[in-house]
Formats: sequence, structure tokens, C-alpha cells
Amino acid sequence: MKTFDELFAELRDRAATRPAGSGTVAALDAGVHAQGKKVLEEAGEVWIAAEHESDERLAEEISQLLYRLQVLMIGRGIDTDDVYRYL
Ligand SMILES: N=c1c2ncn([C@@H]3O[C@H](COP(=O)(O)OP(=O)(O)OP(=O)(O)O)[C@@H](O)[C@H]3O)c2ncn1[C@@H]1O[C@H](COP(=O)(O)O)[C@@H](O)[C@H]1O
Repeated sequence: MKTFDELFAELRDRAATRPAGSGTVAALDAGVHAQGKKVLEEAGEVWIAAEHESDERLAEEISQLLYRLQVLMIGRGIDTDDVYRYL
């Protein structure tokens, strides 16, 4: 189990060290357009899960949306503080 900030730090490390086999590295290399499409896709899955699926499935879809948002943030080069200041 990890927090939002811990996952973000892990993904930033993946971006810096580029380990072989990392899906995050592949997602970053795919560019912001592809990253944005993944955000939209996962957001749709969250919506569907919220209306039709179990709490567990909803939580899993939300985790995937958070991951995709973080990949997009790193792809665009913004940090968590850039977001948190609006919360
Ligand atoms: N939290 C996640 C995470 N959430 C979602 N995903 C990716 O998103 C996929 C699920 O999304 P989809 O529903 O779109 O499934 P899919 O269409 O079959 O996925 P793709 O073919 O597009 O990869 C998963 O198969 C993962 O590829 C994640 N990939 C990685 N992480 C975490 O990120 C960290 C770094 O991972 P790596 O870069 O892979 O080492 C690790 O802590 C991982 O646990």
C-alpha cells in the first residue's frame, strides 16, 4: 500500500532512472496526447464502476485514474505542489 505522494515519488524515479520493463517509462515516452487519452479512459471506467460495480472495483478504477493523472503530471513536468496549491 502507498499514498499518492509515495506513488508520485516512485514514478518520478522511474522517469529519471528509466528501468527496463517499466510501463511508466513507456507511458511517458508515448507523449502527452496518449497520456491524456488514458486519463479520459480511466475516468470513464471510474464513472461506470461508480454506477454499476462494487466498492472494491470502484476503488481499483480510482487508483488507476490517480496513476494516469500522475503520469500526465510528470509528462507535462508539473509537481504535486503545483496542484495542491489549488486544493
Ligand atoms: N499504480 C500503477 C498503475 N495503475 C494502473 N497501471 C497501468 O494501467 C493498466 C490498467 O489500465 P487499463 O485498464 O487501461 O488496462 P490496459 O488497457 O490493459 O493497460 P495497457 O495495455 O494500456 O497498459 C495496468 O495494466 C498498468 O499498466 C499502473 N501501472 C503501474 N502502477 C504503479 O506504478 C509504479 C511503477 O510501475 P512501473 O512503471 O510499471 O514499474 C508501481 O508501483 C506500480 O504499482
